[in-house]
Amino acid sequence: MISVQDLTKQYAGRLAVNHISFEVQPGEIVGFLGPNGAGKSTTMRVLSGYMPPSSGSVKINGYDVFRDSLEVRRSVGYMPETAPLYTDMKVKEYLRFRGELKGLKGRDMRRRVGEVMDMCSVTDVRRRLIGNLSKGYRQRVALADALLHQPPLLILDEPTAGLDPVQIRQVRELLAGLRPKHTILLSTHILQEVEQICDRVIMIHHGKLLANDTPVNLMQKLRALHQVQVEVQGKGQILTDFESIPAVRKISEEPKDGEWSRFTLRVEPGHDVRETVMNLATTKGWKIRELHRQLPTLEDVFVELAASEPIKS
Ligand SMILES: Nc1ncnc2c1ncn2[C@@H]1O[C@H](COP(=O)(O)OP(=O)(O)OP(=O)(O)O)[C@@H](O)[C@H]1O
Repeated sequence: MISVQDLTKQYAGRLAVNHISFEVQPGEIVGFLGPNGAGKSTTMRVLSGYMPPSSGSVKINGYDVFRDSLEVRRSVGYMPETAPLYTDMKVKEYLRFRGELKGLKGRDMRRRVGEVMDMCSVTDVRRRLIGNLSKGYRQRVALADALLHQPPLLILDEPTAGLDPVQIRQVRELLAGLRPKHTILLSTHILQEVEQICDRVIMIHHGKLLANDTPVNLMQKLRALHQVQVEVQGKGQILTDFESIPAVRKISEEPKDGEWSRFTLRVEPGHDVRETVMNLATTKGWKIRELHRQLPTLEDVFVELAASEPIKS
């Protein structure tokens, strides 16, 4: 559905997207992650046919974004980060106007406008001026617009930004419900979103591809980076004893809880020190009331990957 080969995009000599390549298969929901300024919006604009690439090739549904831009726009429902909504139009009026631009007519138009308003929960504000709507409603009008012509591919730039938790859940369920008829590429800062609905994660940083994998695989790769939390009571130099465990990379001691000392042990990749800690406690006569392995979140994964990437200005 999406094929990106060696894509670059420069703005006035500044490389915003730096030789990235990836594929998205039909029916996949792919999360596009990266810190602010990573190049997500730029990539999405190029993929939607709204901006030409500086070099490289992008094909959507077999169509080249540059040469076949009309076909690409027909295949793509694009929701930009800041949707250029006409603030002096009413919601339904706006969607009908957008529908006309997308070639909808008559009964089809009425049916589709009604459907997308329902799907995106904006029917109750259909007669209100867009300029008077909250950001959450505007986001959902923009999403309704992207869905209007039933495009096989949706490219959504932060579709849940500005929504409250209930609305976020609604949009997430809406997107999950579009599977498998639609392919979705969505950028987000909410890692939970990725873990819950995405089949795959593409991470970029400084315009470069950092990772392209399933959320589960990424977590597994980085599982090695877990830390162990211990709450222990006992005599002697507990900290020094923990430091003597070869696989322990770093220790932080947290404020004591009464008699109990609390430690977080950062462990060398691939090691699990929980048994060693238990054995140590038995030998030293300590009491342990908590010992658990904390797995990294996707955010940890991102921070770790980004840290290993040399940063160029
Ligand atoms: N129209 C533009 N002209 C010049 N530079 C731009 C333009 N748009 C974006 N940039 C720059 O390109 C880089 C990538 O920006 P982009 O908006 O694609 O990142 P992003 O990952 O979407 O960030 P955010 O999450 O903040 O939206 C940034 O350094 C940004 O300042």
